[in-house]
Amino acid sequence: MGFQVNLHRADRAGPGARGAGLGSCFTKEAAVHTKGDFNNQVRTACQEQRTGTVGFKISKVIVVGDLAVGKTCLINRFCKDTFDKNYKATIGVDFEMERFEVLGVPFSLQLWDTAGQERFKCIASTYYRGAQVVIIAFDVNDVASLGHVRQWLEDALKENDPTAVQLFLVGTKKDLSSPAQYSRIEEDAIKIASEIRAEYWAVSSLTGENVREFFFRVASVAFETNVLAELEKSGSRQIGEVVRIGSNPSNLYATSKKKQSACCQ
Ligand SMILES: Nc1nc2c(ncn2[C@@H]2O[C@H](COP(=O)(O)OP(=O)(O)OP(=O)(O)O)[C@@H](O)[C@H]2O)c(=O)[nH]1
Repeated sequence: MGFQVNLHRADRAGPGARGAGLGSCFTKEAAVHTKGDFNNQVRTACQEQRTGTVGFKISKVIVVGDLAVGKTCLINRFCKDTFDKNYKATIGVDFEMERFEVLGVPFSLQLWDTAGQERFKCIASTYYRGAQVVIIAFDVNDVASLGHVRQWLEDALKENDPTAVQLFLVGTKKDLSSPAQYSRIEEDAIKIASEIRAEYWAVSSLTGENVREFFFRVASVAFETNVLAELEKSGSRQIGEVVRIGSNPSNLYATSKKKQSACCQ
């Protein structure tokens, strides 16, 4: 699809603002990042090694949504490249750590898989706090799960600063949907994403469609936001310069390598 690879996903280490303008990126095509479009300040800061503590921090990402919508499978497809067709409810939470290298800077995401089942929700919700990114998953074949998105959002934001959280709405199990069925639910999903100012993605953990691209996007958005925050803190932002985080999705750039052997610089 022609995106350049400059963000590496490092080997896994173990088991493991809402952006000011986010919300306008609803299609996969619109979300593809190219190196040249990456925020200039961020690129320069990376080149000049002025990214402060970003390289040492771990960004927390929580994945929430109804039971059995495919949260665990989504994380496992990305982190382990596996897919289990048998359903095993998540009890409480689980997490995976993913290390990346973005424009030469190390960057880590901690991906928290949370329970969708009501009886385990109270345990899971105690782990929502401190999330930089909230991913709300719904099943594109289950309209009720899309209907519950706002409730999941509310629950996640109770524990976090709503102005600082980056939000993604992810439709899962796309492989089970016919194009006609999918386009019907997509329309509603895009509308909801727009209202809650989330980026919308549709994926299949069975086939792997869009899974990698999606997490690269998450990594790039989180990374860019952190570098900009670091620059702001250190006062290196030029006075009067307008910086829009993610309002133009093509300004963001992230790619990665799945495995060390697939490295392409
Ligand atoms: N066909 C298909 N099935 C999927 C996909 N993703 C998940 N599933 C199936 O859906 C069921 C539930 O998946 P999980 O990932 O365990 O769901 P979950 O959201 O983590 O569930 P809880 O832990 O209870 O919240 C399993 O049987 C999976 O095999 C997908 O992309 N395509």
